Amino acid sequence: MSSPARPLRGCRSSALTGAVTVPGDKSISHRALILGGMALGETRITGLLEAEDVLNTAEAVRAFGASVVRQGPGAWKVSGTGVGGWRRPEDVLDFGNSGTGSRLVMGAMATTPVTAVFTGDASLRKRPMGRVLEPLKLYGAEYDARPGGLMPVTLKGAVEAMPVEYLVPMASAQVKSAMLLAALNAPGRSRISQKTLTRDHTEKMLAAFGADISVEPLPDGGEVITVGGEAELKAISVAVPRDPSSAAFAIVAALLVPGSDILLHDVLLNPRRTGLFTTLQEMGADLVIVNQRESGGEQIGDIKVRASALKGVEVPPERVPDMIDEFPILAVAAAFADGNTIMRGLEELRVKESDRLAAIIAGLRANGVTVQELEDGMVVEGLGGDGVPGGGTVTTHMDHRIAMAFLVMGLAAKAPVTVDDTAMIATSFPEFENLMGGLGAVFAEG
Ligand SMILES: O=C(O)C1=C[C@@H](OP(=O)(O)O)[C@@H](O)[C@H](O)C1
Ligand SMILES: C=C(OP(=O)(O)O)C(=O)O
Repeated sequence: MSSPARPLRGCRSSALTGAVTVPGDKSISHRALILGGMALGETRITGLLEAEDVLNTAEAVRAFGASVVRQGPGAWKVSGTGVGGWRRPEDVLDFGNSGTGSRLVMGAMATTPVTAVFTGDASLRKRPMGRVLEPLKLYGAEYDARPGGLMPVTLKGAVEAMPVEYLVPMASAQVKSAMLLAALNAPGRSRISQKTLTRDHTEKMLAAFGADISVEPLPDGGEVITVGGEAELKAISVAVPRDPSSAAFAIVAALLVPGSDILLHDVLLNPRRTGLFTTLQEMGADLVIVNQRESGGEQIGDIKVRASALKGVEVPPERVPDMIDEFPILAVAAAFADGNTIMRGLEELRVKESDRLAAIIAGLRANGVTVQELEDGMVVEGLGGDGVPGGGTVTTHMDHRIAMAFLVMGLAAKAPVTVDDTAMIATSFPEFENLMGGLGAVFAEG
């Protein structure tokens, strides 16, 4: 069920200051619940992101027969069934707005002989599921979907699963992860390759849960991941680091609002997730990473940000997967920079919660920013010292990142920026308004 539309305006704010801790990482939260549900024993999770996308995954893992219990804020206990122990859910699984939750769970069940029906909200029902369902057939799974591989989808897990060799044809961690999770209950060893490296949280967490997994580089820059099947996963404790994709909004807000000076604690710094930070530094951002350390197999650190004059840059296309969810907020930063920012290799943005490329371009134009649309990207003509006029209304198309990015634009634009619906922000960052307000950001209803 979609919530009623909730418009909001981002308004010119004075200096943002203070220290904040953004919520837990969404990608790691999904994976901790799913692997916990497939492991034997009690997996203890702290810092879990309690946002709609992740809560839908928790519900699905429960529907397959695991016990998933909230013990306190961010503290969850999952008692899994063991690999191959998932049972048929009693009802349709509704993943809401979440591509990651739905696609990873499809992989996790695909080699167990159970049937499940997957659906989602109006945005998720437009997103391509064939990219996961077709390769899962190689394991012996079968499916039925609406034309175009759209949800609702009925997936029948393989009765006699077989191991697979598969090259993921697009830069997608979701497709890779679905194939890795399916390998766990197939006999023998499956080999999943990717040409472009994407976030590796599934690989890291599989190793931590005791799976037999190895990763080898390929000469062309890709890699091949081998997973031993009929696996036994052992429950572990997972401390979820803070989400860099959520931190991105506070960081760019602080860069754009004059006089700002903020600190973010315990942010995940996995190199497959930090492309935005590198790009902002190249644009001249005063963004410094301090107190870098390891936590639960992932790099984390604190980030200090001060308002900065930015200049336009060209983002190397090979960096795109390392910042795939950050293009809405990078485009906003680029609008305030001096000179053009060129972004290419963004095809995957067309199949996110919205056609993000189109939504970003429309939002920028509605607020007085000139942007050229390319087949695979865009060129944002930064206004630098002249400032961004603002004053426009942005259509979010059920996309949380479009909503948050343009609210941030309003904090530094000459006139407020209206976002037509902010309800979707709850899918990934329910504390957004409060947390940003605590730093000094001004939002106004409607
Ligand atoms: O694996 C994941 O957790 C994610 C992978 C990315 O999607 P794709 O695999 O479609 O690129 C990203 O956009 C999404 O927010 C989270
Ligand atoms: C693309 C995203 O998520 P998902 O694919 O899980 O819906 C996102 O959070 O930006």
